[in-house]
Amino acid sequence: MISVRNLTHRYGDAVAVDEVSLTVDDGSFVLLAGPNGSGKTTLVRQFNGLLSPDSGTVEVNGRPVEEDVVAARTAVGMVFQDPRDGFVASTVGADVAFGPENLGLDRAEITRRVESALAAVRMADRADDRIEALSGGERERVAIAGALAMEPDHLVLDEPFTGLDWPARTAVLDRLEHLRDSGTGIVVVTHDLRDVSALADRTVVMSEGCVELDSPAPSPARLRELGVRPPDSGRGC
Ligand SMILES: Nc1ncnc2c1ncn2[C@@H]1O[C@H](COP(=O)(O)OP(=O)(O)OP(=O)(O)O)[C@@H](O)[C@H]1O
Repeated sequence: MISVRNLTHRYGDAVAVDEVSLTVDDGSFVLLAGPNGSGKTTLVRQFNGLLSPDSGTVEVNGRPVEEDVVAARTAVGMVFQDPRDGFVASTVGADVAFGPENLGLDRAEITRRVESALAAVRMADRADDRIEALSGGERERVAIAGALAMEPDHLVLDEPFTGLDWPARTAVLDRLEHLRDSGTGIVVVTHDLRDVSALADRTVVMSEGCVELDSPAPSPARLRELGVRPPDSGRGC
């Protein structure tokens, strides 16, 4: 479980996250939405110690993140949009294998994880491709595969679908659903609730650094009020 209590984060004098409390249970799927600048990324970056709160606490599996950042980073996998600088190897397979290798797993387990993660992002036949030759969406898929291969207790994806084509998006959503069903806590930060909301146990909406809504089935009217496009609002063009 990820447990956030009264968390405040400031950049200089500006309050980006304001006294937020939130829990993400094992095996739950939380959508985190809200307008630009509402504090979503600042909040989720605290889940594995990428940012530290000015006040308040974050615990992962009952342990404060600041006590053991390595444990928090193993327990909470994160994928951010536009992962251009996040690659450590020159080929797809080597990059996805890097994390599991650092966990000290045996070769057969590493191979299993890499193959399974690449299949989940529809890149099973691309292990030998050079990352520098991939498109933006393909790089995003490799970043997602890298997080999946770690098999973390929780997975946080910040705008993961922006560059993904429909088959890749569907495949990733299928994997997320399967992971959720097998006990992984999932947080998806998104502006686009359309096909993700069917999987979500809760939708949390932030506004100006605060949690304004936390509901299993938010009404379209309330979502619109908070600046979030409801999932059933049609194509809008
Ligand atoms: N590194 C930074 N330095 C100063 N201010 C920052 C920094 N990062 C974010 N902010 C500010 O903090 C607030 C929250 O930003 P954050 O990125 O968490 O919002 P968000 O909800 O994830 O936005 P978006 O939907 O646009 O990604 C914004 O006002 C933003 O300008």
